[in-house]
Amino acid sequence: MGSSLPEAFVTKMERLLGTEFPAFLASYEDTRWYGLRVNTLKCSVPEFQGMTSLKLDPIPWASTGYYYREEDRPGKHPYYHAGLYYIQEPSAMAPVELLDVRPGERVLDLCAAPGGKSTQIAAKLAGEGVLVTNDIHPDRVKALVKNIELSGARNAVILNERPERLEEAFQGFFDKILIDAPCSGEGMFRKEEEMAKSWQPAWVDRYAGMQRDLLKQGAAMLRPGGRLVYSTCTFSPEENELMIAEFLGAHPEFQVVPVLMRHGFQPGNPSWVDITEVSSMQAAAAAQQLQGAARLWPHQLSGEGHFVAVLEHRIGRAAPSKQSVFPSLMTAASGGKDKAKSRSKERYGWERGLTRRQPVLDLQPFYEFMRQMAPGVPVDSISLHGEHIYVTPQGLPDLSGIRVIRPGWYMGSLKKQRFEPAHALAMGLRLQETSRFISLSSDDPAVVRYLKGETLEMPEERVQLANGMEKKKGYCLVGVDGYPIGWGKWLDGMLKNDYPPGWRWT
Ligand SMILES: C[S@@+](CC[C@H](N)C(=O)[O-])C[C@H]1O[C@@H](n2cnc3c(N)ncnc32)[C@H](O)[C@@H]1O
Repeated sequence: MGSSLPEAFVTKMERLLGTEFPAFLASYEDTRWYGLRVNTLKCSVPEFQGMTSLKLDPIPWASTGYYYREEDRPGKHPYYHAGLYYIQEPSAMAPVELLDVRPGERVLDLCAAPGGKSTQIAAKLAGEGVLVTNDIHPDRVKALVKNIELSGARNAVILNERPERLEEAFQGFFDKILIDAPCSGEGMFRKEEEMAKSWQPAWVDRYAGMQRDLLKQGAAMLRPGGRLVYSTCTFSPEENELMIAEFLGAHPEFQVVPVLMRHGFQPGNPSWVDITEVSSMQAAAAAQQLQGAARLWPHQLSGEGHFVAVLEHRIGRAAPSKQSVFPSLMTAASGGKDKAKSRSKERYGWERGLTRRQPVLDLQPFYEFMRQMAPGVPVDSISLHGEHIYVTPQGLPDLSGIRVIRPGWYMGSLKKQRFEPAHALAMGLRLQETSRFISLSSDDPAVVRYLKGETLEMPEERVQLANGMEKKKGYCLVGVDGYPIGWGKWLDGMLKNDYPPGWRWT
């Protein structure tokens, strides 16, 4: 595809790369790389390797990442629908590896849709701490919601907000922040030829303006001593080295944490920062730190083009104050029947951020469902949005006025005194946690029929019971090789399908 690259782009790259340019250009004739990341929220890497027939080769810079062969089409396997892996371009796995997320941390993914890096962060948090994942575009947030739900993350809050509004709510709050910035996308031309066709030189300056704001806003939300990773999938120095030099000039309290240059990673290039363009002398001085940022070049490694800078705040570690999210809606105890009864008629207060009064709801059907179907799963921190019930992560600030799409793990909704479990609840559970389930084998044709939304004949002996459950009739968690794929309702030898229409196998 080298010949279909935009002329202005080719000229610019030739000027930047000099003697390396021919190798760079030749890489456009190579085939692209395909990667997937094992979702360790659901299964360990050895467990997955033991189950899959995919031919996998490790991606050297991603602990759970693997190259797969295009013809194997892992997106067309029931395990994909069970959320056992996420299909992700190999270079795109580097930023979260470098963010160094630890369980229990508070992490923000500021520009998150469709959620590749957010699901990677969720896996690294291993269910402890909180992931706040945001994207400004309402349509792209839909894909983010789907991917977070598929991943089974229980501790993610999904927002659709402008970063300047988040800045007010989350001053100094996060341990780690990822800014995977919107960019001119030059590194993706081999993967998405359409991007090459629509690219224009003016994009570089347009995106640079956005990136400048995002870095400033991200920095304000990081706690002292915290880490911020800035990444793009573009080559232009204006969006990469120059952006970081300017940021360091304006924020001397930050420094670049040098990335270990291995696996073909190359250092950032300070000489591409034209000191006549940066706004201050400090920025010109800071440019020297840019050798610590990493360039992933398609002619130097098996992946597409990326830039990653790891920035750390250098001043002490004061913990920000902790408050709860939606304090007016929090309920405290897990679902014992009596406690549930006494709470269930409570009138919930005015929920800030919503436009209508919270209706009086009897929560008992929800607590009863969880007590019977998933008795070991804590539901001690719930919030209500209308009839919708969520289990929320602890310790978030008040999110009044913020556009919250998911304040936590979506449990389901109350309709006419009945609880209807959400698909997100199914995907966040383990089959072993539930009291009534059907486990199908991945080579059973019933799996694809289930994923297509069909009602299935299902003999009674296929319904398995646990935790003292005696009734076979009712909601069942349906699994493939032991991993949930959704709900069904069993009655008299038939399994009524609850797989959501928008998720169906096509
Ligand atoms: C490179 S993509 C993110 C890819 C994502 N991190 C992943 O791994 O799947 C950049 C995203 O930034 C979003 N975006 C653009 N401007 C934004 C802004 N000002 N605040 C937050 N998100 C923004 C876009 O909608 C887009 O989804």
